[in-house]
Formats: sequence, structure tokens, C-alpha cells
Amino acid sequence: MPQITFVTGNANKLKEVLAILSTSEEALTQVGNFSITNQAIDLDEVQGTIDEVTIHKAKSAAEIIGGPVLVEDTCLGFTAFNDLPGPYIKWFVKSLGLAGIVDMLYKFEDKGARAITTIGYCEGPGQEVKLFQGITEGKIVSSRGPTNFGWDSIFEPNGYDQTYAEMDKLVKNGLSHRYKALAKLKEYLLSQ
Ligand SMILES: O=P(O)(O)OP(=O)(O)OP(=O)(O)OC[C@H]1O[C@@H](n2cnc3c(O)ncnc32)[C@H](O)[C@@H]1O
Ligand SMILES: [Mg+2]
Repeated sequence: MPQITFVTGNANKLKEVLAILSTSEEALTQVGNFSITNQAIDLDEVQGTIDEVTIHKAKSAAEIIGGPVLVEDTCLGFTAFNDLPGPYIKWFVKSLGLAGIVDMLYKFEDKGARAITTIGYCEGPGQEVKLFQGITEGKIVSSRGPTNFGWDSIFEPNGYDQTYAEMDKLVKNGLSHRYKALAKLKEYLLSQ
């Protein structure tokens, strides 16, 4: 069975990906003819568009692993900021904290935000990268719920009165940006 390595340095991402792809959280899962395993490597991230960042991550992962890989890059962008910070959200969370990010939008009436996961699939060194993207729209609110995963506690998806952090995991994993991107990847892998 061909094996694909999901490369990420983020344990929470890995948990969600495995929960969405399978019904259990085992460290190994199967989609169609492929089995998916994991390696925790923190890949370099270039500056650029979401697609450029993901393509670069996938290519470097394929070089390091020497075989088929999956990577993902997750963005959070604000409508009032023309979709920034986008791929740079991680550094904003690190430097400003969640309260600092909420404050950034203080003077804007529009609190709209988009969570975007872009998955990159590369079959090996030097191969093209296929992209699968999922977007969930919502708004930025004052932090509610556990704060152990990124910006989950300040993002409230449209149509819900809970933040991602307050939601049951099954609910988040049934509507999230990551779920939508993985649904597209799954469809592709099942057709191979
Ligand atoms: O090794 P990689 O896969 O790159 O893992 P990372 O943690 O560096 O992740 P990203 O580069 O994609 O940066 C995304 C940022 O958004 C956070 N994040 C990712 N998915 C999230 C989600 O579903 N909910 C909340 N925060 C999330 C994550 O903790 C990072 O701070
Ligand atoms: Mg990263």
C-alpha cells in the first residue's frame, strides 16, 4: 500500500487531521489505497501568497522525506485588513497574544474573518504540488473557551454562537476550514 507522510510540527493539527480522516485518533490512518503516517518536522515557511507558502512547504517536505507527502498551511485573515495576516497569523498570535489580535480590529466595525486551510500533496522530490483548499467564514470575538489551539477561542464561524474552542470537537471537525480541505483531498485520493 502506498504510504503518504503528513509533515507538520503542530500536534493539534495532526489530531484533527486524523480525527477527520478516520473515526479514531490512531497514529496511522487509511484513505482508499493510501496509508497516512506522520512526521513532526517544522518546515521553513517563505513569504508569499497562501499557495506559494504551501507549495514551498510541500516541496521541501518531499525532499526531506524522499517520497509522497502532505503538508498544510492554515491562515486566518480579516476582511477589514484585506485578508491579512493570512499565512502570517502564527507570528501575530505569538507576538501579540489573542487579546492583542482582538484589539487590532477595535476601530473596525467589520469583524469578519476567514479561516483557510491549504493542503499540499507532493508525490516526491521534484514533483508538482497539488493543492486542496477549504474556507470557513466567521468573525473575530473576545476569547471564549480553551486557548490551547492557536486562535480557536477568538474565531466564531458564521451561523454559530460558539467559538471553535467552545465547540464539541466533532462539531468543529464537521464544519472547519480543515475539514473542507480534507474532504477535497479525500475525494482526490479515492479517485486514484
Ligand atoms: O508545522 P506546520 O504544519 O506549519 O504547523 P504550524 O503550527 O506552523 O501551522 P501554520 O504554519 O499553518 O500556522 C497556522 C497558525 O494557526 C494556528 N492554527 C492552525 N489551525 C488552526 C485551527 O484549526 N484553529 C486555531 N488555530 C489554528 C496554528 O497554531 C498556527 O499558529
Ligand atoms: Mg508552520
